[in-house]
Amino acid sequence: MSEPLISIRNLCVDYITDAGDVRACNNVSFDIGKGEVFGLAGESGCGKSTVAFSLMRLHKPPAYISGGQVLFNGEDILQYSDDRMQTFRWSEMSMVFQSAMNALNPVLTMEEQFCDVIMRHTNMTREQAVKRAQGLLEIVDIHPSRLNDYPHQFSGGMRQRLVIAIALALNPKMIIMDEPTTALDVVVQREILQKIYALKEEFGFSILFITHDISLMVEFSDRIGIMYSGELIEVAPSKQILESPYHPYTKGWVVHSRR
Ligand SMILES: Nc1ncnc2c1ncn2[C@@H]1O[C@H](COP(=O)(O)OP(=O)(O)OP(=O)(O)O)[C@@H](O)[C@H]1O
Repeated sequence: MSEPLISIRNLCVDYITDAGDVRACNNVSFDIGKGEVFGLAGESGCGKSTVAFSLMRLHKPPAYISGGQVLFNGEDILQYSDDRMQTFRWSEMSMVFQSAMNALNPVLTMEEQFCDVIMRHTNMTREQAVKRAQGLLEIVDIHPSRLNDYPHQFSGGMRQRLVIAIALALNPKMIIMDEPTTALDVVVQREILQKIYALKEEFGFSILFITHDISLMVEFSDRIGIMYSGELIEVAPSKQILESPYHPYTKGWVVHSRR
């Protein structure tokens, strides 16, 4: 692994329920290197999304972070004020969720949505922000003239590329991708992931990648961490996870996921 960009140390996240607190993420520790793609895998409900949202501090009640550190370039972002966190989000670390439609505002043109993110976080004028937005569309292979369109005027694959372009808008050092292509058909999924990978090579950001698709995960991740019941039980280079998993659960997961 390259020099770490982010170091998660003993992260604990609980959900408050009527039946008591449920620990969804238990003492999870791992690093993601600069420019590395780190895959987080495991069966449904094991805590992957809880980890992803907690790293951005976008977890919502009843979830709360009950312990640990998230060191980003050496600073614990769990200690940041809400204001500092607002600046941190999108400019240092951004996120692409499963449902692109939910991430986009249906009543605003794409130009409004790009300018909102760019102008809120930078000193750019409207004109400069529009230029930047046009450049971002080109990066994800969408014609810049389409900035005037509304989300429903794009196909599902294009919408997901728009969300990726917004995630790239402020040149973040890390992007969290939680099932970024799950709603799309297989060919489009692979195309989009190839595009993301090429962008990562060009811009050098790191990726936390979550997907249920083991072949995509192995193909695109440098290392994979396997979660089971809120704990991270194994971390290894992707090829090793596939060919010689260490933990019995990982062995079972590999066999099951490949069926
Ligand atoms: N709103 C909630 N209230 C109570 N417990 C919750 C809530 N959301 C999640 N949990 C608990 O946290 C655990 C982890 O959920 P999480 O969504 O992080 O899993 P996941 O691995 O991302 O699942 P999936 O692959 O299905 O998205 C769940 O098993 C559940 O016990």
